Order: sequence, then C-alpha cells, then structure tokens
Amino acid sequence: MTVGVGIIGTGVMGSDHARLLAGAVSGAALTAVFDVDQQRAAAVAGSAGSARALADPIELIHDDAVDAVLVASSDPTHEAFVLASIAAGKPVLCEKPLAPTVDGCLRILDAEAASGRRLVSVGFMRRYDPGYVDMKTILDSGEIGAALVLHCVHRNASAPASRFRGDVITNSAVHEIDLARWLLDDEIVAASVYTPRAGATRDIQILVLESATGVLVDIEVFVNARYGYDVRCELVGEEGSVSLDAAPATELRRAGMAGRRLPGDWRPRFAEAYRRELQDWIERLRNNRNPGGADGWDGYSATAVAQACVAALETNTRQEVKLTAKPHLYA
Ligand SMILES: NC(=O)c1ccc[n+]([C@@H]2O[C@H](COP(=O)([O-])OP(=O)(O)OC[C@H]3O[C@@H](n4cnc5c(N)ncnc54)[C@H](O)[C@@H]3O)[C@@H](O)[C@H]2O)c1
Ligand SMILES: O[C@H]1[C@H](O)[C@@H](O)[C@H](O)[C@@H](O)[C@H]1O
Repeated sequence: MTVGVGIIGTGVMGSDHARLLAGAVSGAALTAVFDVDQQRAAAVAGSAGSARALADPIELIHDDAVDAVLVASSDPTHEAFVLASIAAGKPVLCEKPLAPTVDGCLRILDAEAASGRRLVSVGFMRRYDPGYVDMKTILDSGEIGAALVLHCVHRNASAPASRFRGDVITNSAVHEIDLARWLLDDEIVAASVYTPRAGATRDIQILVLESATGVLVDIEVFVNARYGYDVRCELVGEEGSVSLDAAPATELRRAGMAGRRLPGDWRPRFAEAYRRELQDWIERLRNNRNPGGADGWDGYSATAVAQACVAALETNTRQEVKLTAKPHLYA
C-alpha cells in the first residue's frame, strides 16, 4: 500500500518534506498540497509529479487521495489543522511545536483521546538523528552511569525579529526541551531563564531546567549567532560523559587555519533525521501501527515546559511546571 500524503504549508520545511516524500521515502506519494501562498503551493506540486495544489486546507484533509496529513505551516496555525485531521480520522504529522499554547495542545489531546486512536505525531526530528540516538543508546546501556547534567547549545545564524523573546523558546529551544525529556526519559518539573545584558530582543537566553529525578539541563539558545547553524550537546553521567558536536564531513586547512564549515541552517545538519522521521511514519502507517516519534503527549509536555520558561523569562522567577494527568491513550 502506498500512503498518499497531503502537505499544508509549503514554505522552507513543507517543500523540503515534499522533496523527501517524492524522492527519498519509500511507500509514500505526495498527492496534494495547500498554502495560503498559492504560487508557492503550485511550484511545490509541480516539482513532485502528480501532486495537486488545492484551494482549501479542509478540502485537502478530506481529499480521497490524502491518507495522512503533514502540517508544516506557521506555528499558530497548527492547532486548527491537527484538530481537523483528527475529526477526519486521518493520521497527522505536525511540525513542532504541536501548538504554541498549552490550551491549544490540551484541545488536541482531548480530541485525540475522544477519537480513541493515536493519530498525532510531532516533528521533533532530533529523536531520529543518528548522533542523538547513539547518545541515548550509550546512556541507556549504563556506560556513563546515571545522568547528572545535560548541556545544550542551539545557535541559528539569524532569525526574523518575530522569533525573538518568547518565540526563541517556543519555536527554537522547544527542540532541546523535547530532547531532554526523550533522552532522560523524565519529565521537566521546573524552569528558570537568564539573559546576558538586558537587551531588548532577548535573542540569546540560558534556560535551566530541572527534571523530576533531579537532572539539570542547561540550554543556551541564540537565534542570531551570525556565523552559522551550530547545535551541540554533552551529557554528563556519574561515570563518564558523551558529547555530540556538529557532524564533520570534511576538514578544511587553508590560510593558517584548520576547521570545518558550518551549514547556514538546520536542513543540512538534520537531513538524515528528517528522512528517517518520514520513513518511520510511513512504515508505521503502512503496517497499521501507532505512529512513532513524539506523540501528542510529548507535544503538549514540551509546550507546557516552554510556556513555563516564557513565564520565567517575563517574571525573572523560577517557575514550576504543572502537567495535566496523562490520558490513558499515551500510557
Ligand atoms: N523540525 C524542524 O527542524 C523545523 C525546521 C524549521 C521549521 N520548522 C517548523 O515548520 C513550520 C514551518 O516552518 P518554515 O521554516 O517552513 O516556515 P516558512 O515561513 O518557510 O513556511 C511556512 C508556510 O506556511 C504558510 N502558511 C501560513 N499560514 C498558513 C495557513 N493558515 N494555511 C496554510 N499555509 C499557511 C506560509 O505561506 C508559508 O509558506 C513551523 O511550524 C516551524 O516551527 C521545523
Ligand atoms: O523552526 C526552526 C527549526 O525548528 C530549527 O530546527 C531550529 O534550529 C530553529 O531555531 C527554529 O527556528
């Protein structure tokens, strides 16, 4: 069986996912796309064989050729499209964040629980990155003993002004929030946020998260680092540490220096993770299994922690994270 996928939002990520579904993921066919920018949608449809650019996102969700929906539109639009997909009984892979507000995520959890089926996946693709997977395997094997501290660095070359302040957390640091929960298999219970020099934009922040079992997680998130895309991580355990650097393919020696080039954005760095994420989603749908990767609960929990961080940033106080009871669907 081939899974027909419809994509809502054909910007940077939607067009990258379209390219993967059309050429690098087996068992899938890109059948329909929608974007409020109709020219952009038409260009993506034209580059992917028989996909049609539709005039309405709800029409796309209900289209007979769409077995599953991929939401890659801007963050505040996710909730409505995920709810409409659940109402139509169709699996939906939603780019992160599931929704930028806790209330939005709770509405999605309620709708999915009422449907009685696991339909929602969230695009926290780092769970599929070979380096992070290796890190988790090492931690779970006991080689470095129990986890104590997770240090994370997340730098973007640049970001639009709208990404500053709270969005730095809900749009960017949310990756590390999910990563910490997944890697440590633990929930985050409290958060504090610090900023160097009281700049107006807050485009660099240090988040300190406390896990339920007492692991500390520090995240430097800097969305305007200028020099390139740079994501790093070190997990310190009682008997050793494991660290993850930017993947070096080649080392360049010239003009009195030796070094590696950094990508301009996330697409080259996480290319393999995006491919594996989509392949796993399609394989599971073809085999009638629950969708893998991050689920609705993970999406909700990441946003709840992110919003606690936003409150910590705004009030300059440590914030406790209070999660709702976990619905049985996610047990
Ligand atoms: N997993 C990752 O590493 C990763 C990387 C980048 C972006 N993202 C997420 O993917 C999503 C898209 O990000 P992007 O970088 O591609 O942004 P983008 O601005 O390039 O694309 C967003 C697209 O959504 C469209 N859009 C806006 N409102 C819409 C609506 N109501 N209906 C349909 N289309 C609408 C816009 O016209 C645009 O084409 C965001 O949620 C972002 O957080 C995830
Ligand atoms: O939407 C993007 C995306 O999620 C990237 O993976 C992340 O590095 C950026 O900070 C964010 O703005």
